[in-house]
Amino acid sequence: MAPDVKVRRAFAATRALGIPDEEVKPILKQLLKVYNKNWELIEGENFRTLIDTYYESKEDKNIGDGNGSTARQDGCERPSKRLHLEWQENQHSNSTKQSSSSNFLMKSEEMASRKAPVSSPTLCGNSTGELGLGQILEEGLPGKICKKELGRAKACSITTLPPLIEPTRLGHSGMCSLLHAAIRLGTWAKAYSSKEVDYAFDMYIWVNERNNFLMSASSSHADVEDKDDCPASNDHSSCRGHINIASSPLGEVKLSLNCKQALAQRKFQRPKLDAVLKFVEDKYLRSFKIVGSQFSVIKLLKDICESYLDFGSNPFERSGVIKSSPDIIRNVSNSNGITDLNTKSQSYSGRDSEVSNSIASTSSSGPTNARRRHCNSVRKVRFSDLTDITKGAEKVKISLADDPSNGLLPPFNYIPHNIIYQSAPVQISLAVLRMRTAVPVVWVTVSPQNCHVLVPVKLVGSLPTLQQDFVYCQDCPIERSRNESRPEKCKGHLIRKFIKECWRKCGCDMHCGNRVVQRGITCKLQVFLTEEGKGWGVRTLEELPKGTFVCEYVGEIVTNTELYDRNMQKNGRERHTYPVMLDADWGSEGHLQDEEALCLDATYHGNVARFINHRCFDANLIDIPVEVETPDRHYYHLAFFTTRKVGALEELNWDYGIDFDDEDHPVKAFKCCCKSSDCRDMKRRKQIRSCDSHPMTSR
Ligand SMILES: C[S@@+](CC[C@H](N)C(=O)[O-])C[C@H]1O[C@@H](n2cnc3c(N)ncnc32)[C@H](O)[C@@H]1O
Repeated sequence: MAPDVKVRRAFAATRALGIPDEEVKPILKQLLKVYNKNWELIEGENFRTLIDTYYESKEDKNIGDGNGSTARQDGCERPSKRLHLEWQENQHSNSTKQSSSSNFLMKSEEMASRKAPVSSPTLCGNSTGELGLGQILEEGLPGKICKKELGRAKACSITTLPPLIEPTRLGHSGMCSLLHAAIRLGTWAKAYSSKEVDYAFDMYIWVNERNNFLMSASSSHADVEDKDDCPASNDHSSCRGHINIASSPLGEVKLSLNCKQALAQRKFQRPKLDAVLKFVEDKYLRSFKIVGSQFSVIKLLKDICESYLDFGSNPFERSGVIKSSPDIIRNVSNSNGITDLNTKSQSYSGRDSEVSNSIASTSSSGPTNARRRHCNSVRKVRFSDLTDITKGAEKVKISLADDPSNGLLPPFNYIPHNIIYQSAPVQISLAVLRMRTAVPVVWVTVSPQNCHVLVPVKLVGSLPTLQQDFVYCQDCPIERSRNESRPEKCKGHLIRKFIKECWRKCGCDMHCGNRVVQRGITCKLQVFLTEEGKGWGVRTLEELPKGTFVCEYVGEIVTNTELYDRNMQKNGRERHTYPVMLDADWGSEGHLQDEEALCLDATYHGNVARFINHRCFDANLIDIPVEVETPDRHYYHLAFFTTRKVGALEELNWDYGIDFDDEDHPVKAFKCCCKSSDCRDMKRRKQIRSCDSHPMTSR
């Protein structure tokens, strides 16, 4: 196709979203330059990259202008980027979905024309009477609700719509868009004679045996009473301010947000839900520095629902302690005694679709008998039962070994991605990466039987020899934190090879072969109690070829100074984990600012890696720095790869790089029980003993 036709198509796609051509033009030019005129990367998914980049540049500009808020009140003006894209995703992913969505549109229009009372707010279309898909989807009504009209409406009454999405059986991957959809459709406005307007959404989550979600939004509670008490129909419910959370014996959790007081103000104009969510996400990212685009309000709400379910069904959870329970693992162990978490999945698929259908057929009048009947077939399960210490945070479950001698896991919060504690200046900005091109590592599949095991070619041959040489800072942050006025000489940092993975601005998607670490854990791992006195450890439940990516070391990103302060406060006694210095690039800097010297601390927030023990010599894992979002290398991901073939049930370990001689280190070294032939601590102790017993050195 000729380039000018492509340009015209690009404009048509963006114009449909109300974006003027002159604003798109420079963005398009820039993208063509970055992508070397590769139109495929720009026009894919109906010009998703272009639209994405446009809104990002807008947001950047807003921030630059000191106009950081992205939640705009101009509900009628800006179409929702994310909703638009979700709609596109649905369209592209599956033709059945497409037809059901079209169905939805028809139904919505039909419903509105049938039910909308005379006093309903004006529905605004554009001058030609056409309505944008995003608008229709977001409002749950065939058109935009003019803010002016809504603001003026004395007794507007927007008829609530039945849930028209068809919830499907979902794995974790498909969940987000459905959650969006559900919330979108479950949003309503209802006016009372008291002129108060209620906005709320309901989301129902059914949790089945495999921790899959079945979701539906429902307008069944649209007729919220003008009081703050809990609905009597629920078996368990609690009200806190304007949040109402309820669960039923059917395993569903309902979360309602009720904003009556705020909305009683006469000036209130209904904002776009999508814009509000975006605003809150941005606010949290900025205020609390939760790293990564993975944070979303939807996830937060989902987490509240899950935790509610957990707290109600697992008393140990309340104290923040996860306790090993023998019966869980028995449930999922196969005859080899190796946990096979997938064996049960098949038997539930039939039921799932039954449930999905029932949800789809639910009417707006609340949980119907049909839904009840079908929900009874879904077992109410605890979310964080001991088949999975991640509580669903990872794509795979990570079990706790079934051992009667097991005690309590130390209390910690499982997180699948790093989070910033306080001061670490990690800037994950697309702008920084806009012009950056990834140098892809070539990943190869090790064997057809292990098609999920991808090994970076670069590392296959050289893994064991990576950790050889040291680099020395001219002015070492560690030494500075120990004694700022008279820092000692740097004791050296290992020279590491970095892996650079593709990221959003590379123009590829998550299926790209150069996105392995960021896709998360795929191996079957288990936490178990070691016999050598090392406490908990991690083992693999399947054989892992050499070079397999196992997991990332995830924790709180703290500055070296923050870590030092933390350790001083704790006096080293209460620690369970050994923090990791992100020092792979320190030696290349003449002077590193204190706040640039970063570490990962998994003591309070971490992933499974916090249970991997140390081994002084010939460890079966190696930690490799991985650059994903930030090119400056002060912050990077630390990923574990196998250094050799690791057998099923073998404990995983890595060399923490501890200097057992370093008495002044803020984190006190432990007495090493790694039992490797070249245990550094053992050697040191032997030396001390021999010195002590030597007539010339003993006192
Ligand atoms: C990252 S945690 C590993 C998980 C830990 N075993 C637990 O039970 O939570 C590090 C701590 O485990 C213990 N540890 C790890 N490797 C060890 C080893 N080789 N010998 C003795 N203790 C070890 C030490 O107490 C260390 O501070």
